[in-house]
Amino acid sequence: MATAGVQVAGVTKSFGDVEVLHGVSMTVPAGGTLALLGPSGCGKTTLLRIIAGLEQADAGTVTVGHAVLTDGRRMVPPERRHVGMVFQDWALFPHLSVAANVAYGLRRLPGEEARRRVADALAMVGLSALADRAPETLSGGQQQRIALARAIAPRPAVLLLDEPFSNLDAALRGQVRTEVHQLLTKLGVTTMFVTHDQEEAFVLGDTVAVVRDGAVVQQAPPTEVYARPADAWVARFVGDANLVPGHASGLTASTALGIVPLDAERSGPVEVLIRPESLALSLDTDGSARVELVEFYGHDTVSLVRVGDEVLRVRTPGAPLAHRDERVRLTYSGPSAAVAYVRRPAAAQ
Ligand SMILES: Nc1ncnc2c1ncn2[C@@H]1O[C@H](COP(=O)(O)OP(=O)(O)OP(=O)(O)O)[C@@H](O)[C@H]1O
Repeated sequence: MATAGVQVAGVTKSFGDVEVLHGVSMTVPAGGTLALLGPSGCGKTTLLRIIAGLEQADAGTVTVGHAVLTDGRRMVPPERRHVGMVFQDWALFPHLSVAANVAYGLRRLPGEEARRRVADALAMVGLSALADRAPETLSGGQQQRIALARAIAPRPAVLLLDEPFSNLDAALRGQVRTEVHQLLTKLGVTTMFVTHDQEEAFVLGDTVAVVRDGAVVQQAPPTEVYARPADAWVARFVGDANLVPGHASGLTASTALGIVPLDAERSGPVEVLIRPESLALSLDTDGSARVELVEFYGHDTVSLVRVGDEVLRVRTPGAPLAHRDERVRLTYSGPSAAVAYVRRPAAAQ
């Protein structure tokens, strides 16, 4: 089947008395890759399982292409959805060979066609030479590729991946992520994947849906989520964020760093989002800021710098520009206008 877009509209789901999804809506265009990003327990896996047909929604609809898979009345069974799923633990059958695992979803096809599909899927993930092996004799990265091959062999309209890299150790993750990225690009199949890792969401997703407590708080391309997070919580969740208190008046805010330009008119107390790489640091014996801690990462350095009552994270390329206790000058260095969030009195937060 040709790949197709996915539309989720107003999906709610409770387990017992607890509502874990509160009217979730999102759209993935045909061929797009959407990352469902959120902290543990926010309902990401439940949503994926509803799309796969493994869980019934209480309300709302799931549409793939023109086919309504779930609504108030009907629920198309998983095997008739044209949806491929890769589970968090890969769920491979240990007693079956690699090829037999991949053939599992093709039982209704004639033998010759099924064999051809298995060969195609294994070639696609680069495992043709290992077709007769048992999965447990292969590495974690290879096992993940078997699970992917099994999901793509029936040529699904949509691919769903649940925390695709969580079973791999840190050393393998980056490499396997790049391999999967290349594969998804080659396949061009609509993909939705669940992750709690911001980096994973940004690298693989052409759109990111940030989920918090069973609701989508923002759906946008990664660059937009990073530059213009919907609120201060999202700002912190998707990267290092300084939320600098200030007082806004129109298109500027006065802060401990001086006047910062704002991207929208505000008035009164605000928190101005300033990413660590948006601050410039220079040695200045008369500077009002002081370095409290230096962390050197090789490609860049993060310094904790005290300015008045605030301690800000500052990221500068390469080796440290200043050492602990040195006085420095800190200036806002862009983007041309910063995002600011209205600061509510503590009691209202
Ligand atoms: N079958 C179930 N019965 C009861 N509660 C459930 C069931 N499945 C999930 N939950 C609860 O629903 C909430 C959302 O779980 P879900 O697995 O969807 O979250 P998640 O964002 O994918 O988290 P994680 O990354 O930890 O898997 C959690 O509080 C979880 O305990």
